[in-house]
Order: sequence, then structure tokens, then C-alpha cells
Amino acid sequence: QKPPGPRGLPIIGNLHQLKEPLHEYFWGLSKKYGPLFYLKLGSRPVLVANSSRLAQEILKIQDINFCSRPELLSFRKVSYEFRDIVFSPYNEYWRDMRKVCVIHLLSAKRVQSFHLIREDEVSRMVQNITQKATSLETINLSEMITFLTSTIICRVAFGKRYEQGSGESKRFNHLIHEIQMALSDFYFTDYFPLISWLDKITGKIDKIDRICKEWDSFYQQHIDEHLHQNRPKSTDGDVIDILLQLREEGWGTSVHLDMDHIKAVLKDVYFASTDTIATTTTWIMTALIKNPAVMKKAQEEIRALLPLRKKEIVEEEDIVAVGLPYLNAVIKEAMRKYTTIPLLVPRETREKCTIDGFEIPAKTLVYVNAWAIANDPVLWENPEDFLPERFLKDDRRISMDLKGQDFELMPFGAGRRGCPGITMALATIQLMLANFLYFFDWDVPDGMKKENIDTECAYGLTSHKKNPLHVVARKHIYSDKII
Ligand code: HEM
Repeated sequence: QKPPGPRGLPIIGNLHQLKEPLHEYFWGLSKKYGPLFYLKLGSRPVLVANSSRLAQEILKIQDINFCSRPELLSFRKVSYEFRDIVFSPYNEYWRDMRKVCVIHLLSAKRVQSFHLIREDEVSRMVQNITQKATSLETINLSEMITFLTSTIICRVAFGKRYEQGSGESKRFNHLIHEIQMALSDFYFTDYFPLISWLDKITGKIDKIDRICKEWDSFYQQHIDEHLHQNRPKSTDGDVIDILLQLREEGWGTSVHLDMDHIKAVLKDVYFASTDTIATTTTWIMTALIKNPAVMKKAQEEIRALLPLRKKEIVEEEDIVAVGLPYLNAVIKEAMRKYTTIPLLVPRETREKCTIDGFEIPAKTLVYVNAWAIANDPVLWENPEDFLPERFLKDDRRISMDLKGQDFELMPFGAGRRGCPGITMALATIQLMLANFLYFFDWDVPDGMKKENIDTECAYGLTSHKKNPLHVVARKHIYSDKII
């Protein structure tokens, strides 16, 4: 017996019924059909789970069967035929690759080794905002956060810094935009394999091939620069240095790293980080500005714990030293309410299996609606309110972290395919926020009201804030006493 679900049409199934945003549409369907329902998108079976219990079943109890990824056309193209980690199907290659990347690229020690890059970029940003604050200029904070994140990750991955507005930076931004569009496009190949030729004649294959080729030459150019003999050797290398070194020395697996492997991992590091960190930080600042009482508490915490020591910025060691429990509760609450990747990255079943007594075929695409679960009124009191205190007062929630141990809140996913970049993500987000809150007081431009800031989403795998967040910053004046 199949799980329940809306009746579809012959051939196209339920494809014509889908509505954006998908996570809200699926939440609506779950009220009618129950927390587990089934759809057919063209020839592809799709299962959607909308409850914490089912998330645990899929991501923990039966994780070994639900831990593959669908082989979608755009995923295949951008990942060098699945030589990456994010989109690779579950197999020995993915296991080796993930293990090595976790150890060599994303370990706590490695993440810490990049702290000077993060601090340098955040310090530049503080100076930039200070300038704008002097003239009370309106700031497009979404754009600023995206630039900051992208610059940090670009330096970490490629060892390269692009000046804002430069020709190179424009080329880079254009390439990012194009690949994001290509990734969220619809391809007949994925749902109607018999008429996959339509993707060819509509020009979509040529288009995505052209974009991938441009990215390929971008990666190649940076790799070549790293291979250049005259390049000064540094002890703390960037991701390309680390990968080239692993290629030379061998990395303890059966896979011999070639250039395509290196490029696929670079793609992972850049794309899995930039958009997600920028989107999350923008939502957190939006929530703080909309909720002045929460903003005030978060600022008081950091200002009291870190008396100004005539430093230009709050550093990561300051944050580690004081812990900032309220700010961490703010981050959790924002990731609950505005789940960055609301449906996680789609999974695929490896074999036929049974869940809740329903039979699920092999190669079923699986969505876990992490956003619906994190906003479920059965689990969360007043889920529509922004209340970081719930993570500090409620005994059951005090110990809750974001590492995928708790199936009521899992913005980084869980299980074998859970996000390995959580340490890097949280270090970057905390540093940006600590500095934004420590140095500045934030307001909305004249004529606007804080509570009216919109929270409309733009759709894609990541749920961005659709309209940019416009704000005015004032430099916070510390009394001499504190100094
Ligand atoms: C706020 C920032 C981030 C969020 C919200 C986020 C979220 C996620 C989610 C939901 C998944 C899918 C998990 C699943 O299927 O259960 C994922 C996978 C992944 N993330 Fe992140 N991520 C973030 C930052 C990063 C960073 C900084 C990196 C570092 C490179 C990273 C690397 C990856 C990789 C490689 C995967 C694929 C794992 C696999 O399939 O084995 N992420 N992330």
C-alpha cells in the first residue's frame, strides 16, 4: 500500500499542482493527507515527511536506506558527474570523499586556522559600515552580508580576494547568478526521461554546459595559479593548496584525486557555504531589527561581556571566551523560524522499504520538511513568535543544539548526509553578528516601521529573503568608563 496523497493526472502526475513555496505547499497537503504523503512528479515517485517522528525514522532509524541523492541533470553537470559530496549518490566513493574532506577541510582545527581571514574581512566591513553610519546613509545589508560571506569563502577556498565592484568581482557574481538559475531550472530529463531530448532542443543543455564550462575555467585558472612555481609557499594554505597537497601525497583511499575531483570539492566548499551563511545571517538581522527587545538584549549581552579593549573588532577568541548564550539562542530561534534550506537537500531511497506500514519503492525522491517541523504548533509554543528565550528557559530545549541530534530542529539536516560544514558556518555567523551588534545600533530608514519589515521568501533550494534588508546604522558610543 502506497502512502496517501493528492490524485494526479496520467503522465504528468502531480507536477501541475506544485506551488511555491514548496515547503508551505507541502505543509498544507500534510493537513489533508497526514504527515507522510506521496506524489508523482512525471515518472518520479516523491515522498514528503512532515513530522518530527518521521524525520527521525528517515534520517536516523532508516538512514542507511534514505541516504542517497537523486541523480538530477543539473546536479550531475555542476558536480563533474557526481565527483562532489553534496550531490553524490551514496557509495564507497562518497564515503571516502566525505571522510577525507571532514578530516582535512572542515575539522574544528582547520576551521580555526582560517580565523584571520574571517576577522580581516569582518574588520573591513566594520570600517565600511562606520563610514556609512557617519552620514546616516541607507545600507543594503543583504548585499553587504552576501559580499562579506562570499569574500571570506573565496579567500578560504581559492586564496583570492575580489574588490567590491571590480571587473573580476562582477564576473564572479555573474557566474554565481547563472549557476544558481541553472540549478533551480526545470529539466524534462529529470521527470520525463523518454522526452529528455526536449532539454536539448529548448537549448537548456547547451546553456548549463556553457555555464559549467565557464566555472571550469574559473577553477582551472585558480588551480594553475597555485601550481605556479614562483608562488610563495605558506604554512596555512587555502583549500586548493590542501587538495593539491593531498593529491601529491595520497590521501589514504583508493581514489586518485584528479583535477575534476578537486574542482568538484571546490564547488562544494564555495556553493554549500556562501549562499547558506549569507541567507542565514540576513534572516537573523531581519529578525533582530523587527524585534527591538531581542536586539537590545543581544547587544547588552555582548557589550557587557566584552568591555571595549580598543580593538578594531570583536575577535573569535573573545566569543569563545564568553560563550554568548543569548546570541546563540537568537541564532537557533532564527534558524527555526526561517529554516535556511526548508526541505533539506533531497534524498533518495536506495532500496524498497516500509515506513509507517506504507511501501516505498527504491529510487523514491524524499523531502523532509524541516521548516514545517520547526514551526509545528504541536511541538512549539507560539511558533510564529520570535522568542530566543525558549532555548534558555525550557528545560527540554536548553540542551538542544543544531547538530542533527534533535528531530524538532535540524536546519543542518541529520544522519550520514547531515551537513559537515556546521562548525565553519557557525563560526562565520557568530563573528559577523557579534561585530554588527557590538559596534552599531540599527534602525530602519526614515518613514519605515521596524515591525513592517517584510519576510517574503524567494524560492530555490535555499529560502532567501526576497526583498533586500535596508537599514541605517549608528556607531555605538561607549562611555570612557567602559574603556
Ligand atoms: C548556515 C549554513 C549552512 C546550512 C544551513 C547548511 C545546511 C545543510 C543541509 C540542510 C544539508 C543537507 C543535509 C541532509 O541531507 O541531511 C547540507 C549538506 C552539506 N553541507 Fe551544509 N549548510 C551550511 C553551511 C555549510 C558549510 C559552511 C559547508 C562547508 C563547506 C557545508 C557543506 C555541506 C556539504 C559538503 C553537504 C553535503 C553532505 C553530504 O551530502 O554528505 N555546509 N548542509
